[in-house]
Amino acid sequence: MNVKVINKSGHPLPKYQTEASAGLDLHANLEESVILGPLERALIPTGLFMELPVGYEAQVRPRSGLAFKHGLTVLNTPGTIDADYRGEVKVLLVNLSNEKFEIKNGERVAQMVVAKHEQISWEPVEELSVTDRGAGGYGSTGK
Ligand SMILES: O=c1ccn([C@H]2C[C@H](O)[C@@H](COP(=O)(O)OP(=O)(O)OP(=O)(O)O)O2)c(=O)[nH]1
Ligand SMILES: [Mg+2]
Repeated sequence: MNVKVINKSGHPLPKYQTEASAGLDLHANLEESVILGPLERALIPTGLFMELPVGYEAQVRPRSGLAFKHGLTVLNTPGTIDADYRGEVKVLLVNLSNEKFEIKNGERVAQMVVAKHEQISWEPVEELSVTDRGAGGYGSTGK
């Protein structure tokens, strides 16, 4: 599937790092490094503007390596990029470690997965169908 894109960053377009990867790694597009102290957050620009086909969204997700090694994650994960969004794709990073982390220009800070989605129409009713689960949740089936 083709996705229209304008790349205003100084970096290559995000790519799949292996043949069957789901996520395209997003590069930070920064004039200077951003330092995130413990529990600090920042909106990191990518320099990308895109036009997803209607019926698709893009999800911005953390990279597990950065999360594991440095406690760096995407605060609103999965971030949602709507098909009608024409602004710059940005990544909302947060440092959940107790050490500062330097985000450098060009670094692959997150990944983006493009996914199909539905739009629903509501059907207001008085009752819902009966199921075994009923209202059980939050551990109702035990460990
Ligand atoms: O991680 C993200 C999340 C969102 N966006 C952009 C694309 C998305 O289409 C738009 C709005 O995102 P969202 O609906 O999550 O934010 P909101 O707080 O509900 O803002 P709005 O009122 O503009 O919808 O912001 C990003 O670039 N990165
Ligand atoms: Mg919104």
